Order: sequence, then structure tokens, then C-alpha cells
Amino acid sequence: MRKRRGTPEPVVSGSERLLFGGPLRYDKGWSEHEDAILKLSFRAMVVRLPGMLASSLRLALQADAPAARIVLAAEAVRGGAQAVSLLAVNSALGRLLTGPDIGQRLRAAAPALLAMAAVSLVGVLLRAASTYAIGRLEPKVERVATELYLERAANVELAAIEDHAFHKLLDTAQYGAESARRMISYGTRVIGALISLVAAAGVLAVLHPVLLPLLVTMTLPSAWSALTNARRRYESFHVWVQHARAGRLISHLLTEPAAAPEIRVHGVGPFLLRHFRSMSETAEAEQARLSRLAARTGLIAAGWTGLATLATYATLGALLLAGAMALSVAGTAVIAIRTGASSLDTLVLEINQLHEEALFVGDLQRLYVEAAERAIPAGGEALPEDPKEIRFEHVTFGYPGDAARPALDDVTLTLPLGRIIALVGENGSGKSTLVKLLAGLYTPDRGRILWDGVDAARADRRLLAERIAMVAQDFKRWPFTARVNVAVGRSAVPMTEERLAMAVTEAGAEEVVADLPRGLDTLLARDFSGGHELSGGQWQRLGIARAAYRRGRVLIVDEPTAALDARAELEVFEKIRALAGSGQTVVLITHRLASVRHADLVHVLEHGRLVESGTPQELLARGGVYAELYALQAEQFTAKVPAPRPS
Ligand SMILES: Nc1ncnc2c1ncn2[C@@H]1O[C@H](COP(=O)(O)OP(=O)(O)OP(=O)(O)O)[C@@H](O)[C@H]1O
Repeated sequence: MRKRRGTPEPVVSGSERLLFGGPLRYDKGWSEHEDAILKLSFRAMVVRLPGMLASSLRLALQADAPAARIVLAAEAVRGGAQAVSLLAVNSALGRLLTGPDIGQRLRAAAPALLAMAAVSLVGVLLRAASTYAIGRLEPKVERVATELYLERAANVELAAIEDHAFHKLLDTAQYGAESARRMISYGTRVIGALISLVAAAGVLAVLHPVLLPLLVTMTLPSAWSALTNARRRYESFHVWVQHARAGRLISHLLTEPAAAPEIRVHGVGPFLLRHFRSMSETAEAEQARLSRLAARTGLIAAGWTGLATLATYATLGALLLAGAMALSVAGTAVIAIRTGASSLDTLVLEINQLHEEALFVGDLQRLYVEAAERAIPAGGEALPEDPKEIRFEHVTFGYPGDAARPALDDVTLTLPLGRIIALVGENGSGKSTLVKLLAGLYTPDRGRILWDGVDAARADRRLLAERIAMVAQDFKRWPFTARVNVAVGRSAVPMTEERLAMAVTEAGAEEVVADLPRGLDTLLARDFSGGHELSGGQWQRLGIARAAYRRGRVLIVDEPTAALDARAELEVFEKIRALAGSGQTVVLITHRLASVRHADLVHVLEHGRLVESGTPQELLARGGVYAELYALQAEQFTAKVPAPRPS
């Protein structure tokens, strides 16, 4: 790993070790992006300036072209006005300092003085126009950048979302949209300062050639100091981004409703607070380190600037004493030096800010590119209109980063369509993984999934998803109304009461809805006012209603009855059977083998491998894994209850 000189090893708090198993620092960032340090050098900063300005401009034009044009025009004219103003100063001073009597001198200087007044009025008006247009532009730029971020992020493969490196990019890039917003102001100020600097430098070069390099020497220290500090802040941000997220996570846990009961009953509050404090202190130590370095850099820069200023004014004095410069010219030079130095100062600061923001926008742009590369591919072969079966052929799949053992290992099985197929097996045997592959959420590492003859890997993924309705074990409980929680099953079609009512009935969720204070319009999020909470079983019924609303050809239900009472369980299986009766394929994952009795076909998985397949009756008769699991469950009901111990 390449490390910057002077970057100390991170301090790791006990809290990080205990709660998160180690230091929450990203330390690969610099070696992953070899050019990252180069990006922070002064030369690179200057070289990248046109690109940075162009990317701000592109974003601005995309967000609100008329406002962007107003800003550009106002800044260009304002810079020109400043040059005119300096020339007018020079002319006014020249006329005021030379000539016979003061009245005549004043009259001679009057046009230049009037020109100065007119130019400053124009400047004020242009500044107002620019302020208005920037105010209009900034939120739009942020929105456009955020929309693109969210759109790309929502469209990547599930494997990318679960990938550590991609997640880091998602984490850091989210700050890019805000930076894009800020780049508009900085970019505008850079353009303004550049133009007025050129004006001041032009005037100075005309007055005396030695004044120009002196002006530059005066400003270099603040450039160096600002750049050094920006580089440190950016570096630190990247290393600490995960730590910052963990801090926010702890504070969120302390306030979120889901954790509230346990926090109170188990007294988790003080424990989490203690670790929140300890982690905050670790982060504060990093902030203190940055401030210490910034103060030191600032002091060095200030000393350097002081010496350079002294040298500039000494040179001006020497030129005056030697008679090499007239007093009026020296007066204009002082004004031009002050204007120039302040423009150069502004320029350096603003370029630096622009550069710092551009680094974050760079993260965002990297995310755009990487997300596009990892997007769910568009297009592909069409699936057969009415396939007879889906066949897994020697399918092997392992989760990224989990090299120990594949979750599915050389699985070959058939899922006949229009039937109820049950997947059975102990925890971790690969059932959920199998249905995720079936739904196209992952693609096999080896082997094929065939819809009749068509390989799902070559099929159009959107068309494949169209056919699937899924109630996963951890299906999303959307913090919206009950209506949306059902209709989100197929949000692309217009929401109709008829379709909603049918889905609710098919899932047997009528009672759940009837019990809600505002029926389908009840908000199902306790953390909003008027929000209502459902029980696990009630949620599960809504989840099934959502899948019914979707009307996919293949209904995948993963543990549909885990949170249901015995009566509800029976009812739900009745509903699922009815769905299958209407020609729909049901792929059912359940641990309750009594419910599997009605399946047309059962596949039994063990450690990621298929160990048995057949009808429930065949499997019971065979006396294998299924029969063993079945007997175990049956025993629980037939075993004699031990007699109470005598007291
Ligand atoms: N997103 C994931 N990332 C990494 N590993 C995973 C992921 N999901 C599951 N696994 C691993 O894959 C294996 C199979 O898990 P899977 O969820 O498919 O089992 P299952 O049969 O559905 O289990 P259960 O009955 O407990 O739901 C397990 O070892 C699990 O740890």
C-alpha cells in the first residue's frame, strides 16, 4: 500500500473493536486510485481548472440553461467593468496630480471620475443579477446530480450493492451532489476573480514590469496553505467516511422505533451512548489533528506573505526614490496591487474550494461510470411466451467474498410451471439463494438456468423480472400507506381499487385492512404522526397481497407463514393453493413440512446440494432426509408431555 508521508497510523477505539470488529477506516483508497495524490498537486490543480469549470458549466446548463447564461454574462461584464474602472482611476490620478490649479485638475479628472461611478453602478446591478441567477441555479444543479446518482444506484446489480468497494463509492459519492451545487458559486467567483486579476495585472505590467512577479510572490503562500489543507481534509474524509457512517448508525439506533423496546428492557441506551461518545472522541481527535496542522501551515504562510508584502512596498519606495516612477503612477500601482492581491487571494481560495468540491464531484462521476458498468444489462433474448418448465443445470453459485463454500453447489433440478414446488432444507442449505437466482437477482458462477430452451443469463432481465412475484423472508416494509404497500408490487401500472381489493382478498388480508384506522390509507410507519404499526403476521399478509397484486407468472414465497398463527397459516396455504389452481406457479420455501403435503414436487437441499426430489408421498416412502425431518416435526406433536414434577 502506498502511504503519504506523515499520515499517522489511525487510532482505533475500543468501541470500534467491540461493536464493529476492528478499525472502520478505508485505507485502500490511495492505492486503488493511483492518480489520487497527483490530483492534489498544485500543477494538477491548475491543469484541471478548465475541466472543472467546464464540468460546472455543463451541469449548470443541464439544470437551468437561462440562469446559467445570466450568471456567465454578468460575471464577464463585471470583470470588464473592473478593468475599465482601474484605467479610469489611473487617468483620474494622473489628471489630479499634474496641472496648474486644483479647479482645472478637478475638471480634467471629472469624466474619469464619472466613468468610475457609472462602472460601479453597472457592477452593483450585475452582481444582483448574478446573485439571483445563482440562487435559482444551485438547488437545481444539486437535484439533477442527485437524481442521476439515485437513478444509477437503483439500477445496479444486487451483487454491486453488496460489494464492499462499490458501497464505499456509494458512500462517498453521495456528497458529490452537494459539492456540485457549491461548485456553481465557486466557479462563478473564480471566473470573476480571474477577469479582475487579468485587469489588475495588465495595468501593473504597463506601470512597471517588476511589480507583476512581486504580486505573485505575495499570493503564493496562501495558495500553498489552502491547497495543503484541502488535500489533508479530502484524504481524511476518505479514510474516515465509514467511521462517520457508523457514528450516525449508533445515533439512529438510539432513536429508531424498532430498537426502542430492547433499548428500554435490556437497558441498551447507556451502552450505546458510551460507545457513541467514545467513537465521537476518536473522530474529534482526527479533527483536532487537522486543525493543528492547519494552524501550523497558516502561520508559515502568513510569515511568507508578510515578507513578500514588505519586499513589494520596499521596491515601490525604491522606484519612487530613484525617480524611476511618478507619484501618480505609484498611487495607481498601490491600488492595482491591492486589487490584484485581493483578486489573486480570492482566486487562489476559490480555485482551491472549487478543486476540493471537484474532488467530491469526481467521486460522483466515478460512481456514474462504475454504476453504468455494473448496471443490470438492458435488452436480451425474449423468454418463451408459455414455458413448460424452468431447469437448473449444474448451477453453482458463491456469494462474492465468501470463498469458503458455494451457497449452491452443482444443483440440477426442474421447476414445472403451473405447479406448487416446495424447497425444503435446514437453515443455510441454499433455498433462498436458489430462488434469488431464479428471480435473476444473481447469475450462476457455473451452469445454466433454462426457461424451456432459453438461458436466463442471455434473457432480457426486465422481462424476466416481469414474470416473477416474490415475498422474500425479509420483504420490505415500506414506510408508506397500506395502499402503497400493496400496489408497490407493480407500481408501473395505474393503481385501481378493483385490483387492490382483489389482491387483498387473494391474500386473505381483508381483516388486516378492515382493522386499520383509515383502511388502506393508513400510514404504516410509527415514526410519522398518524402512523400505525402492524404485527409480524399482519405484515406477512400484506406482503402476500403485494405479490398477488403483482400477478407474476411465478410466485416465490419464502417462509410465508413464519409469523402466522396456526389458523392463519392454514388459511394462507389455502390461498396459495388457490393461486396455483389458477395456473400460477408457486415456489414455496417453508420449514413447516405439514404445509408441504400439498406441493406437487419437493426439492430437498443440504449444504447447497440437491439431495432429494419427488412428491411428498414419494419422499416419505423413501425414508431419506425429508422423511427424517418430517418425523422430527411430527414427533413434537405426538410426544408425550412430561408429567409435572412433584413440588
Ligand atoms: N447476501 C449474502 N451474502 C453472503 N452470504 C450469504 C448471503 N445470503 C446467504 N448467504 C450464505 O449462503 C448460504 C445459503 O444461505 P440461504 O439464505 O440460501 O439459506 P436458506 O436455506 O434459505 O436458509 P434459511 O432456512 O435459514 O433461510 C449460507 O451459508 C449463508 O450464510
